[in-house]
Amino acid sequence: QPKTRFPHFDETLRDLSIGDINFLQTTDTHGWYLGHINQRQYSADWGDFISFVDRFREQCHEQDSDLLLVDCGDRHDGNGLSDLTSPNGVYSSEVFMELDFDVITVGNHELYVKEVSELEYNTVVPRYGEKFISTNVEYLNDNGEYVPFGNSTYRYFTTDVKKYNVFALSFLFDFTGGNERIRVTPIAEIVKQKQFLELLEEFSNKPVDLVAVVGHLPVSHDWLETEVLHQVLRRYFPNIVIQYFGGHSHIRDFTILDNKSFALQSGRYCETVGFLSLSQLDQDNIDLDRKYIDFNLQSFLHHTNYSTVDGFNTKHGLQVSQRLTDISNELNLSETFGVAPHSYFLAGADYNSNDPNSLLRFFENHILTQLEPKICHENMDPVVSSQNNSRMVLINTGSIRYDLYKGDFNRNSQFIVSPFKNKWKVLQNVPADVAVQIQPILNRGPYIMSANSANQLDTSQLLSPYQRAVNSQMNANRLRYGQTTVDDLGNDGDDTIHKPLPKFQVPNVIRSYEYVDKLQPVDIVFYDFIERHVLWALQQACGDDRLLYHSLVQQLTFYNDCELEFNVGELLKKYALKNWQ
Ligand SMILES: Nc1nc2c(ncn2[C@@H]2O[C@H](COP(=O)(O)O)[C@@H](O)[C@H]2O)c(=O)[nH]1
Ligand SMILES: [Zn+2]
Ligand SMILES: [Zn+2]
Repeated sequence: QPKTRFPHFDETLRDLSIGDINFLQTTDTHGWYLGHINQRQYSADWGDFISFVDRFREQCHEQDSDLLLVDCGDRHDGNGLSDLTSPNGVYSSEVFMELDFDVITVGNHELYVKEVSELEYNTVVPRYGEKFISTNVEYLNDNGEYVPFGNSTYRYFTTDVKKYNVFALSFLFDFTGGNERIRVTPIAEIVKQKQFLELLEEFSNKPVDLVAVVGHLPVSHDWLETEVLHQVLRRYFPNIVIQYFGGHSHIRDFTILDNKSFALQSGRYCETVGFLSLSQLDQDNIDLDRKYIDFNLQSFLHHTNYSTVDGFNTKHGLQVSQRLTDISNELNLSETFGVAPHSYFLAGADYNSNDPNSLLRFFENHILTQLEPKICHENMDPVVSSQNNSRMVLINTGSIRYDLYKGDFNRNSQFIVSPFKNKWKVLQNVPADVAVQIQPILNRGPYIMSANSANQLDTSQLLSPYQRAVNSQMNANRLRYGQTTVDDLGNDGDDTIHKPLPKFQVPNVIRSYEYVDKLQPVDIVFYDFIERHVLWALQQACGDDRLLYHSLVQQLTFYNDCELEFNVGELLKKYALKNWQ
């Protein structure tokens, strides 16, 4: 994928202040190692990031300070680089592993599909050895034993420069959607387990200068799991700095848990490198700086005091950028299917006001209606029960991953917008007055996190991929749009000063409605991934009419008997080939 887009190089930047110990965090990269070709502020690729880490480490060492690198998981699902191979992640993991991390862990996206977990456990875990840890996620190995998904449940190590003793742990949020090889023990249970408390007892009696929790869970204040964990850690380490690194909710965030405990979260999709520096660890008032670095060469050169790209690039970084181009060519990611006439936004346009720039409205009105019952075997009867029925096609918005930008719509764009492969199910002949209730019931329900259960999550945190609040005071006239973060330290965390992006709530599910008339029943088509949630909503909609509910469920079947490769991504491609030439 040729690097056609460098950043503007004329943005106004804030500086980082290097401390005694410094951290760079990535999380929820979701395979975005090629860089964002449609967004110049995130146009750096993983090779550029490797050069940045090397140059920044030189700078830290020149100032007699440490640099640690952490990654908090979700390295799959969201980009053709990770999702076009089988199992997904073959190429993207190869590129990711070019960078050495000091602590790395898993996210929920390493755990949905068995083959992905096996690839991760058999290649990424051995590559990182003791640096790969999981405290509450276990993997069922080939001997039938549950072992930590990593080398261990913790890492205890000494930093290179200051010789700080670091005790690192890692936690995943209470995720219940893992495949048969995965066992996640909720934090609320782990903190009561004798084995875990003995581990804390053992290390609270060793020299520890810093406790690091590198996990895949949001750092926002209302995330109770972190509060529960922090109370226990504070009991065993009353005066030690406890630093959390979180992820999963795809936002930039920084929270203060107490005067010696902080939490950093660094966005998603290689848009952000999270930076944190801590100084005077043994004092009560810790000196710190946090910044959210835009993933581009202007930021990377600025923070490492390089004035030219040629001077900045390292040999290793250039090699990885070339490898990325080769893989992109091999996967044909630049194969174009058309030119999108304008941008469509997932959270940047208001679904509820029918904004024509809403990606979700575009899907409801033009993309989901492209789905046809695909009969793969000649002896299959068309499953659509009657040509006269109305039809609804319903999907979870968690399956729509990113905006769709004006310009070239290519093979990678398909995966960037929606990478998942699911089968289509259909509830046939649903009375129209019941069918119209399904979407509003689901949108009042809990966030759809996995196939087998709902999570009672505060959807305002998860469904708007941008920052929780915006009150940027900046003079927005000459600034460009970009992320403007408000966190516990105020609104100066972004390294690049932007004009705030609009952000709107995103519903749990969206649906098309090909309406015949109010007398005709409706065929409701939906992803098998959300089957449990749809049946739960149907039960609510049927109310006391148990007979109706059971008769409808008895007619539940596959809408097509074969997997439509990549689902709505394929429908989007079909639309582009027809309408965007
Ligand atoms: N329709 C599908 N949605 C899926 C699938 N696997 C995951 N998901 C959705 O992803 C988000 C979680 O992503 P994260 O980056 O926030 O952790 C959640 O909304 C899931 O519903 C799938 O196979 N099909
Ligand atoms: Zn994620
Ligand atoms: Zn996640």
